[in-house]
Amino acid sequence: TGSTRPQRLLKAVQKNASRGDPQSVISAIDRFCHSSEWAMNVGDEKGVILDSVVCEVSPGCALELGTYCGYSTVRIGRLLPPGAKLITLEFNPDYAKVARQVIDFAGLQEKVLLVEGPSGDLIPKMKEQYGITTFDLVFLDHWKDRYLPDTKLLEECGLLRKGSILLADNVICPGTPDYLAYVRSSPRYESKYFKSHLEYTKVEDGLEKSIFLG
Ligand SMILES: CNc1ncnc2c1ncn2[C@@H]1O[C@H](/C=C/CNC(=O)c2cc(-c3ccc(F)cc3)cc(O)c2O)[C@H](F)[C@H]1O
Ligand SMILES: [Mg+2]
Repeated sequence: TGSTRPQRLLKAVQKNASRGDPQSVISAIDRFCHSSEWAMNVGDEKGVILDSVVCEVSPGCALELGTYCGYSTVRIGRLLPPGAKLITLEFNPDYAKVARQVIDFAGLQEKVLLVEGPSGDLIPKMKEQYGITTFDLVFLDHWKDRYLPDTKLLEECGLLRKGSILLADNVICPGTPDYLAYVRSSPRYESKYFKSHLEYTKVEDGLEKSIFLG
């Protein structure tokens, strides 16, 4: 039987990147997606916006919803301050298997904890099982109709503090209309849209950055 796209993406990393060099892993994936096969990574254009938010927040503790192949996991992980941690949630075992290898190849396994399972079940366990107090940064990039319920779950579980930052991918394409309406209308958030393009295309897309006001 043939390989899957994530497996071919991993092969491209192993072939074209240098072990322990996160930037080379990012470049190898972007080259693969530009010239070989499109894949739903946040990509290089929106990735620069993601980088700037990670650097600005300099999170001690970050959460990613939807690892997929680990592209944004590596983008975030490489910019974390010493001692900081990124927890990334992925419920597809085949994607998790590829992502672990991508994260390890980048040399970020000490900074990143990939937890396999559905966010709806794992978020309520974050405090007791992973010793989390609150998240300084949350990157949302999983099923688009789960952004809003999971944001409410994070609030209910006391995992956000005054100043926690939510950064959401794909708020235009494929779109997350209910999430966008919520963070833009709720008095508990200060929201800002960063216009960009859908990864590896000229289609409009963007990131929404929302500060939780407590
Ligand atoms: C629901 N709870 C979950 N818990 C853990 N892992 C999860 C959960 N839900 C999904 N996952 C995991 O998170 C990932 C899901 C990513 C979904 N992303 C997209 O659909 C997505 C789509 C496009 C896109 C745009 C235009 C077009 F023409 C075609 C596609 C662009 C993008 O940047 C995207 O991020 C993974 F696959 C799934 O197992
Ligand atoms: Mg996305």
